[in-house]
Amino acid sequence: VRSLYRNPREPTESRVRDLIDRMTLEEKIGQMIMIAKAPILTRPVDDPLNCCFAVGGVNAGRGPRDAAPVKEWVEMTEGWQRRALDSRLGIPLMVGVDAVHGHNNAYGTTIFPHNIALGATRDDELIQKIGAITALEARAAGINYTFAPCVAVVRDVRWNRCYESYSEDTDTVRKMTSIVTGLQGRPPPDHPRGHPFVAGRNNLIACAKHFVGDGGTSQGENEGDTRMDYAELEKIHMAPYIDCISQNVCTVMASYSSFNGEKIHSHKYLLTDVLKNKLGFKGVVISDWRGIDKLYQNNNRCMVPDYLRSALAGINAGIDMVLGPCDHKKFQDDLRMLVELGKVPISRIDDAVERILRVKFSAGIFEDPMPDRSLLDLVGCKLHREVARQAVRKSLVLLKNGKDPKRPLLPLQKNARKILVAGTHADDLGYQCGAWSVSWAGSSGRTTEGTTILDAVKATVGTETEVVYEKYPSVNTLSAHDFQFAIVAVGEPPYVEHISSTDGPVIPSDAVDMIDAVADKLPTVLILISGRPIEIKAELLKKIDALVAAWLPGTEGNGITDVIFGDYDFVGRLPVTWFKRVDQLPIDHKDASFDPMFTFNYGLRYMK
Ligand SMILES: OC[C@@H]1[C@@H](O)[C@H](O)[C@@H](O)c2nc(-c3ccccc3)cn21
Repeated sequence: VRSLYRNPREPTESRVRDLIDRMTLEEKIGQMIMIAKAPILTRPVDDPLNCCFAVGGVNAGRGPRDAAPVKEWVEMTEGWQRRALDSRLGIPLMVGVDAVHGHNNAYGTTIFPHNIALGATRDDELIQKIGAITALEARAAGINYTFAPCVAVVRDVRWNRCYESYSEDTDTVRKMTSIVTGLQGRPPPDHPRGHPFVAGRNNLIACAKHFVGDGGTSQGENEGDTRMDYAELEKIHMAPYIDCISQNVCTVMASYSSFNGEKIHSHKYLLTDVLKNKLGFKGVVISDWRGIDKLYQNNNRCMVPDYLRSALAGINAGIDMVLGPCDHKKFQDDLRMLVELGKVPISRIDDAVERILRVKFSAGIFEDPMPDRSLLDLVGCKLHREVARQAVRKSLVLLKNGKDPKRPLLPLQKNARKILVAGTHADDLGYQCGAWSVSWAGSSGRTTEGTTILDAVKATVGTETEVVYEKYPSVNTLSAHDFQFAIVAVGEPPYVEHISSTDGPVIPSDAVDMIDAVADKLPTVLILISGRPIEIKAELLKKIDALVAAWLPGTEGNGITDVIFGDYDFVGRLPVTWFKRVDQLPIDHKDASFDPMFTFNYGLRYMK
């Protein structure tokens, strides 16, 4: 006879109770771990402990190899699930990935604009659609869990993860949490409050992150300290989590950062008293990558985590699932010892495992653990790319159009005789996607399938139009007299987390000189490809004829030409204040000295 927990017609809570009563302490602790894929690829299949597969999940990271197409991910994830199902209780794995703007870690998928661009659209229905498409392209790979959405409220654009935030404005971020019901599907109205929900095999387990205050650290320091009184933390940074919980988000990821000097990963008041008890969150609190390891570590060279202290602090504070412990065997042994010594109550372990099983049963992965190959045709398909192209169009913000507003430069003529396209970001797919695109840190070049701005210009203009492209136009090129206008695209190289390859939110100096030279000669529209507002000197702003903030648009660069050549109007509005000078940061409209270049919500249109 089939065990009760295997019967999908039984209520979720009964299935949880039945299964947890069958589990040993080691199996319970195993469920609390989401390992990196690496140990699996190295550990022999006949591993006597088979511990890899009595774990709760696997972080699929960048897949079987760098830039692998989704069909290569399938055999990888299928293999993992098969081994998990072979374990004593056959509990399927949560297979997680950072699908934060599409299923961005695989090759050939649809890569959407990053969150800051989506914030500029203010379009919650579009974002929901993006969530649904992301879910399809990730499920095709056998992924059932994404570490998204990031609902940070960025308060200092020097934060290296600024582009992962929808806005500096809490209400705008709250509106964009609609992506949760895109990713997970819409719960029935009677679904119990705060309980996890996933509609079915075309949806993902989502993860609201990073709880709480990741975007509010002083000086925008990544993994820094958020210093304010609790009421402000709640009003500015916690509000979006209430919207995620009311949409039945399955998991919440703890932030590496601290609140008034206390690390969130061991902050019992925030993780348990507030998130679980006061806000009624019944899903899983997952650590960030090695977030537990980072709590306490022996000071010798390599990061040797002191799990007896770290696990004690983190698990007792309310962390339910540990993402990527650097030594998951040691973690298991040490946590088991802490339980046997009574330092970590078994009730805490049971609460964590109940939450994990609740998510897994609600997500239907006991019934549908395997990848669905029928979804492979949808990956990067035209329909998905059209939605991404629409998102690009709606994310663009027009900041200037015409030295004299009565003589606007945009929309550009498609049948111009000869146009100049210039700049480091005009023909660089990697740059326009930013980080979290095929690779973690992103890179320059043709990193996946997509359309650069130059590709799009060539596809948009008339057959008689001559398009001249030079990253840095030569004096000779600029001496020609028959260019009608120039399209210049510059901005920031990709950057991620603590790896910052820019010298702050500025236009690189060699680009400034080039823009200067071009604008001296030609009517010029400057397109900024950046993860945040970047400093534009006043005299440079005066010299150019039009200015467009395009953020990090992703693979569908034709969304940009759709608008600058007039097929569509601009609708985007700034999701963050555009400062004048870096020394003004952090810029705050409440300050008497507030003197931005463009305010939050600013954005011009063609049609009055
Ligand atoms: O990829 C999983 C999570 C992601 O979801 C979080 O938003 C992010 O803070 C994060 N940093 C790392 C990470 C950091 C340093 C080295 C290796 C990995 C891993 N992760």
